[in-house]
Amino acid sequence: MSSPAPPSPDRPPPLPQQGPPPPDRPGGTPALSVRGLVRVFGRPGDPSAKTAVDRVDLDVPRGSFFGLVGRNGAGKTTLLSMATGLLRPTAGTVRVAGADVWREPRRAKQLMGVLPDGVHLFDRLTGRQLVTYSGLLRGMDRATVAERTEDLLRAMDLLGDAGTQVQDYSAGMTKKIALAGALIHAPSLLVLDEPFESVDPVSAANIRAILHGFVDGGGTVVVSSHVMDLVQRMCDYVAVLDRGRVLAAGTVDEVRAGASLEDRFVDLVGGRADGGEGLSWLRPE
Ligand SMILES: Nc1ncnc2c1ncn2[C@@H]1O[C@H](COP(=O)(O)OP(=O)(O)OP(=O)(O)O)[C@@H](O)[C@H]1O
Repeated sequence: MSSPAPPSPDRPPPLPQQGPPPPDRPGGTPALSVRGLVRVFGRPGDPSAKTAVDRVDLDVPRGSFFGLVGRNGAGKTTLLSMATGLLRPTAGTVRVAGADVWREPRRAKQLMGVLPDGVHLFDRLTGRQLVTYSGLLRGMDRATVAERTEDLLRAMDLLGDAGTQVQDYSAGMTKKIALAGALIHAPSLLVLDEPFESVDPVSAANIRAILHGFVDGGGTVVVSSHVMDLVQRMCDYVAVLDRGRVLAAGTVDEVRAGASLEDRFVDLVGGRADGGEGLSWLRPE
């Protein structure tokens, strides 16, 4: 679906979307449902084994903008990798709109668009080729792929660099082209690991507007982030992950309970570090 509307930083061209299912606030089949999810790195029982995700249950309501927050090493990437079928769980189940990601991967993956952490792309391709390739891999017809590719390049402000190989893109441009590839088949669920990392503020605002438009059209977005302020402003649901466990989950207002999400987060995960008091030697002469 191409757009006649002129692009602007606040309102970029609408992206291809599926027929708009009404936002299905709690009660219906969740867009993403995780039960008893565990991932152990190393041999279970081995003292050096690491439980990165520890018996996580989580429901992401359809039509929600869901933030997953946690400290470095909390288990966000591991959780999202399992949720999207990129990493096999040690135990537990993941369902996308009811489809089991590991038992019905084709059905589940057709519903999902994924921006993994530290994306590994076919970076000898140009940006335009990469997005085109993403659509063709999804079995879409060439004409639709060509039309949507141009829409997405425009929406990501990458038309001018569409002929450049992705290996020559900056980190932020790489994020944006990977996001374009994740959107081309008009998924109903988008799972984005740190989508704003390395992205400049104008592009970030543009991407946020695209994602809000996607949610307004009935899609569901899950993003991981360290930036509490951003999650508080952007998301309507949030889960706080720490040491592989969910410490709190619900609407952003429920979780922050009258405080800022950042203060609540720091309370939940156990307070601030000593602010460098152990680094008394770190004093310029
Ligand atoms: N392949 C792996 N082998 C061994 N341990 C791993 C592996 N991947 C992740 N881990 C460990 O699992 C834990 C969770 O890592 P993960 O990358 O999921 O955290 P994260 O919340 O995404 O962190 P960050 O915000 O820093 O990206 C960490 O202790 C990490 O060292």
